[in-house]
Amino acid sequence: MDAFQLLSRGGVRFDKQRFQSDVRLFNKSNSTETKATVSVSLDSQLPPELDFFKYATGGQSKRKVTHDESVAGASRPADPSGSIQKRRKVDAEDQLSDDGSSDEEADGTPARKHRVVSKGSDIPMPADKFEELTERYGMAPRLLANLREHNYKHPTGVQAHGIPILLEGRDLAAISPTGTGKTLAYLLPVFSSLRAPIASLNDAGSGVRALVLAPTRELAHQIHNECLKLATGRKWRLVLFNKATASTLRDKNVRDKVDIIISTPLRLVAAIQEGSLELNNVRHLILDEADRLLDNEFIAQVQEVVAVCTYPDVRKAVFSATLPAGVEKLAMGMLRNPIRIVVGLKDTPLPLIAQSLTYVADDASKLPSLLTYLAQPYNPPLLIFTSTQPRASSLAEELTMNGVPNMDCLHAGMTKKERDDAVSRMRRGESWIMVTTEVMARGMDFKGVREVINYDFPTSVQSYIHRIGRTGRAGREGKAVTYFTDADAPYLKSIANVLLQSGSSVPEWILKLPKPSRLKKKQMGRVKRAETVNPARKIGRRDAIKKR
Ligand SMILES: Nc1ncnc2c1ncn2[C@@H]1O[C@H](COP(=O)(O)OP(=O)(O)OP(=O)(O)O)[C@@H](O)[C@H]1O
Repeated sequence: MDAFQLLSRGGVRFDKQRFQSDVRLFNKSNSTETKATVSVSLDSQLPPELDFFKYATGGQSKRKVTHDESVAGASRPADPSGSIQKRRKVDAEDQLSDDGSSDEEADGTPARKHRVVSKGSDIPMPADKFEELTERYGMAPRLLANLREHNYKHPTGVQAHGIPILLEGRDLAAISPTGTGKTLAYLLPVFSSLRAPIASLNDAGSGVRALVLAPTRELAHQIHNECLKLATGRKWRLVLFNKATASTLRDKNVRDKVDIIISTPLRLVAAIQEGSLELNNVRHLILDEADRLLDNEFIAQVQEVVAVCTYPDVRKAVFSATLPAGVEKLAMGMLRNPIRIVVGLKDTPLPLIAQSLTYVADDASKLPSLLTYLAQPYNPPLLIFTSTQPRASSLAEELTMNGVPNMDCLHAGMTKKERDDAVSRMRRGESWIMVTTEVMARGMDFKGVREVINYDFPTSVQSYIHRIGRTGRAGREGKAVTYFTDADAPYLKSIANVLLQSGSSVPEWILKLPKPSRLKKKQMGRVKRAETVNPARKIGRRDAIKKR
């Protein structure tokens, strides 16, 4: 036990983070090795609109809470319908959380706190205000002005903790729920560390200086748009890597002056292999949606990209709302002396999203259920997830034929133009409903999405968390409905646990279902389904497509 633990045993709490330089001095005298530290912070400066973790008010219990206790009404009452809500079982790391401070501010408003657990050596102090970044790290006033202009007034949790870590030149693994501002958490330090556009330095440049990888074209596009916000007023060369820009960058004089590239892995690897792109000057490498980028589909390409980022001091960071243990190990292996931060509760959606499970018996019953739902007043815009491209198209056709207005469809089988147009219509608020596939599940930030419907059961807990995370973003409330059939029943318990952890209610019978085995979990959502959502319909499809 270290001296600080001993000192704090009588109820006194020693703030290691605040006095970290003293802690370092003390530790040095004990040992020459740098010890890993775990620190937990409950931010108290956030305005209500950024308080994504209102549920954390008052802190999390250090005990595991049993069903009985929660039903008895300790924290949340049992639903009269027989549903159960409970607080999340806390894991070992989470237990280090609370500081025991009061639930309310002096003026009676709820305390604005959320929980961040940081792990690693020499963890920098979080920055509660963007202005602090200018004082502490000399961040350009222009960046500060751009933040203000785009209404980024206060850092979110992942930003307050993550930005100083990156500005101190450390590698980072950041896990923070969907819609909590991870994009700005990595873009701001990248811009700040690069200082100025290479073109403005009258420097011939020696190649791309920062690279952001994302799993889908749409997400890369969105990240590029976020870059443009920070770039306002300066001539940064920001490249969204696609067919056209790849061709422009074949000219070495042009690509030498590029500041930041945002890309999906596949296209980038093609350019590297062709010899039309070098990444040996990349100083900042970011993997957004890291667990997806490190899964079987992308891992080889990502490893190839990482291998050619040979700048001696390249800084790497991985970000996601979910990072399963196996993938986390892989990610950590890529990083050098990293700091890991977890905002909120790992692999848990925001409690701002009211989640529910709806029994629909079999596949054929889903469409009537959805049509009945859409016949009632609902809150547009609404995203509907299906498991495959043909099913997305088929459902879109069915909805059109049933007169559902302002309906759109987006999946990876569509042309680039069709996909771009669908995203634009959604952003302009012209689409009330978008039927889609997993391609829209990660990262996409359509601010107003009020509801998500999982028409087809998700293929994993992570997929569920990302899909429903398209709503309830940036402090707004949202709703998520998941249809399940008899065939989905064996996997229900895994999703039900996620609902429970984030405070939504679950019917008691679901909790009594057996826990699926690891092998079984891998089959989740992969039940055989027809290509069309209404196999009975043969006529009228062509008309529906035309109409759409
Ligand atoms: N400091 C801030 N103040 C106000 N709004 C912010 C702030 N940071 C980010 N936002 C807004 O929050 C929304 C969500 O941000 P972002 O898309 O970066 O979330 P994310 O954590 O990356 O989500 P996901 O896990 O789904 O990718 C965006 O609309 C963004 O503009």
